[in-house]
Amino acid sequence: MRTGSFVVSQPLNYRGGARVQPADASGSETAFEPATGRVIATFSCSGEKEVNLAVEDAKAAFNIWRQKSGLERGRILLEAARIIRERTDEIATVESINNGKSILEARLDIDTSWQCLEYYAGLAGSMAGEHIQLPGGSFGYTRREPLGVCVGIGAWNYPFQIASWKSAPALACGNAMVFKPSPFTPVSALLLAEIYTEAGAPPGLFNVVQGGGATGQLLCQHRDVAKVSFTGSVPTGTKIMEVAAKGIKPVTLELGGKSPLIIFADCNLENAVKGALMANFLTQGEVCCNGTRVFVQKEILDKFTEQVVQQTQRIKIGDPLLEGTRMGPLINRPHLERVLGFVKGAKEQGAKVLCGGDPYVPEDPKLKDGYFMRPCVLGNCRDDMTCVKEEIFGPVMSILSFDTEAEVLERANNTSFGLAAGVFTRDLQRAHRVVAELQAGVCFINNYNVSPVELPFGGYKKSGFGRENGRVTIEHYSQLKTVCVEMGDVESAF
Ligand SMILES: NC(=O)c1ccc[n+]([C@@H]2O[C@H](COP(=O)([O-])OP(=O)(O)OC[C@H]3O[C@@H](n4cnc5c(N)ncnc54)[C@H](O)[C@@H]3O)[C@@H](O)[C@H]2O)c1
Ligand SMILES: O=CCc1c[nH]cn1
Repeated sequence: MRTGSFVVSQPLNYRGGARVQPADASGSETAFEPATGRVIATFSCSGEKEVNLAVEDAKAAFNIWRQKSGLERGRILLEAARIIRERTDEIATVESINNGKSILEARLDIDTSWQCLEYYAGLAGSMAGEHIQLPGGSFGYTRREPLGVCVGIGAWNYPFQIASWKSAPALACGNAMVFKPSPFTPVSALLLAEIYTEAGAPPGLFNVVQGGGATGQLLCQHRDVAKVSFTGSVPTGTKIMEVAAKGIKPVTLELGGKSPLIIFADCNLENAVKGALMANFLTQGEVCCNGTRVFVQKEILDKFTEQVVQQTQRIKIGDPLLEGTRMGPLINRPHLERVLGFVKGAKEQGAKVLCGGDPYVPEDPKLKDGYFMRPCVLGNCRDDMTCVKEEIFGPVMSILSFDTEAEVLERANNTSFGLAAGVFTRDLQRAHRVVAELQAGVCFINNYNVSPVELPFGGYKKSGFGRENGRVTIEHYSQLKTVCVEMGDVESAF
């Protein structure tokens, strides 16, 4: 597959173990290849009838799946992980074409996807309750049981990985899933659906419906849906929580952020500079946990800034499928314009553009209509600037300076978001003291934006709640049943 040639002609819904055209539709959507601006798929948004059919199929599969032992479920997840691993290049290529991220990064996304399936395959067999002794030989025990049909709703920045991070723990716990990808990136979730079927999952265990907000809402309000796990923006998360509240459904919300990265003067400067680039420029800066507010201690501000700018200017922008490319196009034209608008606003508010922040047209003529921009570093930033307060979701780093630990902590926490945070220092005590005070669900010490699947991921404050990955996620996809066993006679109060 090469840039400029990929087109999807097969149906993009998946139900009952096969690709299907939706039974009904409310409007249609178009997906693009961001590198060229070409249309790669036009598809119908699923209506109520299709959503009902997908949930029905998931219910039927749930009744088979929930009766299997954890070990049996784990075996199928392991087989799916093996297939994903074997097909990494092919899946990463599709992801890179539809999202725009570099092939190097897309491969890493696919790695953390099969690793997630492997991880929960391993945990599936160890899901257990406890035994509690009671007076007179009576006892109680708890059972950890699945919830039923879970809905997963994804954002466009990590399409395959989000579908994997939601489905792996859900299926490991014995649930079935209906997944709705973002309409911007509808393609790769189908590959995951086919792989689950090939691995031996019962038909209907993992289904895909396509569409935008209206389809998502139909899923969230469906009476037979037991849980919603959502990845996306705060405004949409708010709507989903409102709908779920009406049905008393648990939700996992993985929302946006405006995370701080704190660089102390005693850091290893080379690592801190690398960390700042990792915190800002992966996937064209379209990463929820990015450390976009880079606080640098005054003593090293000039040296740090100079090196960050130098390295940012070296980032190779271009065709995402070429091995040497490190930054591809943004997801679509309106988003590119929105991000460029933030840079313009930052200049108007007194920030200094130290590099980038403008549209980029690669030499290759087939990329002339792609949504490229040069990664941007902003200096002279203040906490009250829009670029420092709002999530930009693009390759724009804001550098701020600070004097003391107490001051930077207060400023770092002065946000309604709380997804991630980072600190670079050689002082171990300070590192742990600082992260203990940071109001963020994921903290990095002397690194940034690494996501091992063994570690829980999720936010504080408006960045959401619930967690993905790690052991704890088992609790978010299961419920606890208490069984009380009487070994004597009933002592009646009547
Ligand atoms: N915390 C995380 O793990 C994480 C990961 C990736 C992205 N994000 C966040 O996602 C945002 C970018 O993604 P986006 O633009 O796709 O977000 P978005 O909120 O616009 O859309 C996300 C998904 O929700 C669906 N949707 C929209 N309205 C809905 C409704 N009323 N009911 C149900 N579903 C609805 C969309 O079709 C899409 O599939 C950023 O804020 C980013 O920080 C968070
Ligand atoms: O975009 C935020 C980080 C992430 C990656 N995959 C799921 N969430």
